[in-house]
Amino acid sequence: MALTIGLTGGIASGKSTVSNMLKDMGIVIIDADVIARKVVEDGQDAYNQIVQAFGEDILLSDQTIDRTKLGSIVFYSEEKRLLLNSIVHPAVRKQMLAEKEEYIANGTSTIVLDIPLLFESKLTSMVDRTILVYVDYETQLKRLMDRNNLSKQDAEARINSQMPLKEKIPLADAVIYNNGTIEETRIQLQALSKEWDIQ
Ligand SMILES: Nc1ncnc2c1ncn2[C@@H]1O[C@H](COP(=O)(O)OP(=O)(O)OP(=O)(O)O)[C@@H](O)[C@H]1O
Repeated sequence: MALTIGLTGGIASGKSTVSNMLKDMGIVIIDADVIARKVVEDGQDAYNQIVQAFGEDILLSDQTIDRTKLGSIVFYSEEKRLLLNSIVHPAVRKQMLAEKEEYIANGTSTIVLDIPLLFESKLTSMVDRTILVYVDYETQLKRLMDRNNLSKQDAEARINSQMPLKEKIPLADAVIYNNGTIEETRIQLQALSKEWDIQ
């Protein structure tokens, strides 16, 4: 029986760091962000639906979707945002499930679905178990400011626009506390891998 795990976190919580550790262990990762870009490529169903809904004005000269333009349209209009999500989200879910099924059919024992909005988008039914990569607020703020070269105010605004990480703790089957060193995080992941037989 294959084990499917949903990996999530918050902005700059260390999800990619943990995801890379899993990759190094040879675990298959299906990345929702990568798939979200793939499903809006020219020729895909979602691409055609977006062009139909938003018009050809959102295309660049090479016919690819102008993500910056589309981003600013949906940033200012909730209605447009919901419309875009109603096209993109089902396409992402469908593609993730298809890839998951393919790995299972090929005999892969553990598949990790890396999904930033796992809890917010209520996608937990796609996986058997969930892992949250957690950091406390002050550490998250500092790492985000350092990584993205942001002011304290801008970093706080980004963190505060998300569901508080603390609220995700009771929703997760396992929590990796990433406040300490990378090594301390790796040790927690190794312990969990043993417990859950991640291989
Ligand atoms: N334990 C740690 N100690 C020190 N720095 C860390 C640790 N974990 C992660 N970092 C650093 O903090 C930043 C955020 O980590 P990472 O990119 O893994 O987070 P993320 O959750 O994937 O972020 P996002 O979803 O915003 O892309 C990175 O610059 C990373 O190198």
